[in-house]
Amino acid sequence: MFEKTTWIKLPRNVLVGHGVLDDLGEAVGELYLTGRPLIVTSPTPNEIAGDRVRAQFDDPATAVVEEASFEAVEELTETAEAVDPGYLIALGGGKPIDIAKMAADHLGVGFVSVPTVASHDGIVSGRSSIPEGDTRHSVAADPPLAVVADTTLIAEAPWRLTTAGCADIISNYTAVKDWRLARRLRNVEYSEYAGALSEMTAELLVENADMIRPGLEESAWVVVKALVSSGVAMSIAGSSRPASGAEHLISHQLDRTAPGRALHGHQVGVASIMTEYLHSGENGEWTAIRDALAELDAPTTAAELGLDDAELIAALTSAHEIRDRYTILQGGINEAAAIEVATATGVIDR
Ligand SMILES: NC(=O)C1=CN([C@@H]2O[C@H](COP(=O)(O)OP(=O)(O)OC[C@H]3O[C@@H](n4cnc5c(N)ncnc54)[C@H](OP(=O)(O)O)[C@@H]3O)[C@@H](O)[C@H]2O)C=CC1
Ligand SMILES: O=C(CO)COP(=O)(O)O
Ligand SMILES: [Zn+2]
Repeated sequence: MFEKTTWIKLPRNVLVGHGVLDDLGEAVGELYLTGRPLIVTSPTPNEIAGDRVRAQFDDPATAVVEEASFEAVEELTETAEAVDPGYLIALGGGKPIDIAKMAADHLGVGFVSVPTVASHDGIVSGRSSIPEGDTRHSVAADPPLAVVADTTLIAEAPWRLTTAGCADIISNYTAVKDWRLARRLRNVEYSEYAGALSEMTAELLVENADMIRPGLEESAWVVVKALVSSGVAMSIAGSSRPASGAEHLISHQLDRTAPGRALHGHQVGVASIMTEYLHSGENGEWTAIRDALAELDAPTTAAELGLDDAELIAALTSAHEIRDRYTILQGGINEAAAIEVATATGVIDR
């Protein structure tokens, strides 16, 4: 008997483009939400775009968050209980968006994502990634009801945040390889649609890497569309599998052992060069990944991530411990093998 079911949750309105921040009120109006909005933001986006957002709503409330943590989610939930919002509007980067996403889930209200940077695919997905003690939780939550991404604003954001978003997308390539491996060896549920969409998104970005340049609104457009596409792939899969494999385990481990050194996207990009080498050997696609990252001004070495060789090798050899997700690193690789892959790919220089 066939008993399989799937429930794909997607945003209803996705508005990307020139000056669309001023269409936020209209995009939200089409969702037929009731009550006042609580705008969840962080200091810089609040300063850059807070007033433009507030001007479009009746009686908006604002909460400014400083860090992404479970405590911040709890605090926001308490603030929201006092404000009694009909919905949340997350304005900013991954920090306010992740927190609003989780708080909206706790409060049983919807949220709208208004990214001001294109730093990673969490800005459009139905998952929050929150560190806690020795681990990092990838928490399932509903995706945004709408995404409004103003490419004028995003093109003006620091270039390194955009290159991090690009690298996060490029890493989908190895994430899908890990997912397929897990299907073959552990019979893990796999979605052909989600896998193909994620892989195609990464390939398109690699092919167009030479067109993505600082300050260009067209570049912000290409990157945001790719981030939306990656978020949709995760929604179809019902997990972050299409966009998070062994390269993400390495990055999550670095967040624990060498916090604050580099951006999420940059870490997963460098890690992806190495996990592609582990998947396919010296003649695999690792050079294409490395060259695309370099073309985008994204780091390709441990030193460019602000890490010394020992820190990188320690993260490589222990990444498999961080989460129960079958990848090419299952069981762990030993120090000699880690040094070999990092050296062969030029990530460390020995
Ligand atoms: N859900 C998911 O799948 C994922 C979630 N994450 C999470 O996302 C967070 C990291 O994301 P990230 O976007 O880098 O974090 P932030 O939200 O901290 O944004 C990065 C920086 O950009 C600043 N900023 C935001 N918008 C602009 C702008 N338009 N112009 C200039 N500066 C701007 C912020 O300033 P300020 O702080 O002053 O406001 C901050 O310093 C982490 O909490 C991480 O755990 C990471 C990966 C995946
Ligand atoms: O960063 C992500 C996808 O790019 C989310 O992945 P995690 O599920 O590993 O937190
Ligand atoms: Zn990521």
